[in-house]
Amino acid sequence: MALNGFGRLKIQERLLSGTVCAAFPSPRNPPSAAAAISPHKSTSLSFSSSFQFQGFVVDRKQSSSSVQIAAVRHLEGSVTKTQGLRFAVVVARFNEIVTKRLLEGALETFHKYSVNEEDIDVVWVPGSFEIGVVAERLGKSRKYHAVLCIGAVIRGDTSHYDAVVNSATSGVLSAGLNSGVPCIFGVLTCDDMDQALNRAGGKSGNKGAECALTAIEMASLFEHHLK
Ligand SMILES: Nc1c(NC[C@H](O)[C@H](O)[C@H](O)CO)[nH]c(=O)[nH]c1=O
Ligand SMILES: CC(=O)[C@@H](O)COP(=O)(O)O
Repeated sequence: MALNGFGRLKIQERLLSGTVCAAFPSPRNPPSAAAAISPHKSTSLSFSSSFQFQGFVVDRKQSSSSVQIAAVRHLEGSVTKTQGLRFAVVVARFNEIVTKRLLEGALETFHKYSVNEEDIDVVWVPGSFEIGVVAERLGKSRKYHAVLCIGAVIRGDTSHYDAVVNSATSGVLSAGLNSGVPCIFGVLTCDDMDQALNRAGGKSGNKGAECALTAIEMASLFEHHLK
């Protein structure tokens, strides 16, 4: 007998091993339809009529001696299935000596993973504070599968750094949540220029390249599994 619905419960003629599994009836069905299944002995499940499990419908068929839960599904994006995926890249011009290197790293990664150049739009904004509103507009346009946000905020003498970092962070987060399109946070937040350059193609790698790969995976996850 097979249980259809959100999952598939195959009744097998063998002992169940592993953790206890219990099938609970929905409130509308008598508790007698529930069956706690022990991992150490076969369990007879007898269904006298069709009834609704929590999210499951059990067909009216003969019962059997044991139950096996189907395997858990794992969903994740693929970085090798990029055909047709479209990306927007929002780049802050402030600290351009850093952000242009981050952009270069991102574009190289898109190329390396076979994203077509015609499927990439780069949008320049004055500073990281402006990234969020543009990212949300791009997400809501439904033209892109992911939006990569690139900036470099470098601490100065005042608390302005905190204002810009907090605004950029919450702006990118809100853009993704409000648009439903993955918005990837590729904004460096550094104490000095050396830290920033080290993360824009220096000894600490290129955060732009890393975030482009994240953008590809998230775009693939949404396109191939979460539609
Ligand atoms: N100091 C940095 C800024 N400041 C500019 C702001 O982002 C914003 O453009 C301005 O406040 C007008 O709204 N931006 C950066 O990206 N990085 C910085 O270090
Ligand atoms: C992150 C900033 O806004 C910063 O560059 C501004 O420098 P300062 O705090 O010295 O005005």
